[in-house]
Amino acid sequence: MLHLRRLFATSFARSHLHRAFPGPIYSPISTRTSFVPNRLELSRSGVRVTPLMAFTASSTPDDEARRAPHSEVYRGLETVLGSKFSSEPLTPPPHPLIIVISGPSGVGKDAVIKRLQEVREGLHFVVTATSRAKRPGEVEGKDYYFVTKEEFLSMIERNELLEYALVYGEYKGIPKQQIREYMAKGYDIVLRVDIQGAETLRSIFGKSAVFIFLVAESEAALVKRLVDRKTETSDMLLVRVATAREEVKHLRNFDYVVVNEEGKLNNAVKLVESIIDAEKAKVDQRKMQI
Ligand SMILES: Nc1ncnc2c1ncn2[C@@H]1O[C@H](COP(=O)(O)OP(=O)(O)OP(=O)(O)O)[C@@H](O)[C@H]1O
Repeated sequence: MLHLRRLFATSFARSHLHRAFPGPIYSPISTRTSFVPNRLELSRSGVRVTPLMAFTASSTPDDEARRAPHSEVYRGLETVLGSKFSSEPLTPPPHPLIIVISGPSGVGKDAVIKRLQEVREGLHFVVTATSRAKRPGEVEGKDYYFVTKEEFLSMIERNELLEYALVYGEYKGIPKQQIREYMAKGYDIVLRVDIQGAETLRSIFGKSAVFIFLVAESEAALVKRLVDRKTETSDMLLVRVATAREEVKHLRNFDYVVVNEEGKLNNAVKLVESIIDAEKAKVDQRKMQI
């Protein structure tokens, strides 16, 4: 029955469309007859056609410009369907994402994030507060908020940090306010944390955030990067490399793994971008409130 009704409706609509579009698109042999607008309604009892004198919905200049070359076609289709085509988006805008980028020390977290910042808009990179000393070239408020240990401890006391950790004798923490402010403006949030921080964030966010694990192509490549950076004493290097060996075991807590290969920083950045794009196209979006 339903099938028959559909068949009837389709063939009726087709013949009605033919009448509504006397022009060459629906009729190869142009037989221009007078155009009588009708409203087509499908109901339980079949199809009802009622004259439609005028559409009252207003259109934007954009709509009009788009329609201009085929205005007759548009008008005809709208008439048959009984309403104006809407220019409103068919899907709601994607939710702001929280993207957590982590990985062993020296793998290139800062390098990847810095490049991502240059190539992609709509992201807010949360500036972490740290009690460690500024490295050459680092900028206050851009790379980190450099605070004293005492200042850091008062931030903890005032519950201003989403998470914090003592890493290699220095505090690092994520200020909550920044995330709230930028998510409210529709920005995706990028957080850069060490593995310990990522574990804490996973327990806070669960599946509501995207967790990306950055790795070097090999242990040797990681050590080279750390040595070349010349920011660590040999003792610190030893701790970092030994820790990195342990950290790789935490891979399973992450959603994605991105290899940051020697000399191929752009490839790693592109892959991170693809992950963000894919996440934004998900039907079932991750949602998070801080
Ligand atoms: N794909 C790459 N190829 C070559 N060198 C790289 C690559 N990615 C990063 N580097 C270099 O490796 C060094 C370590 O990178 P970076 O400081 O970004 O690591 P990190 O993960 O942020 O380290 P940490 O956690 O210790 O702060 C830097 O000197 C950086 O320029």
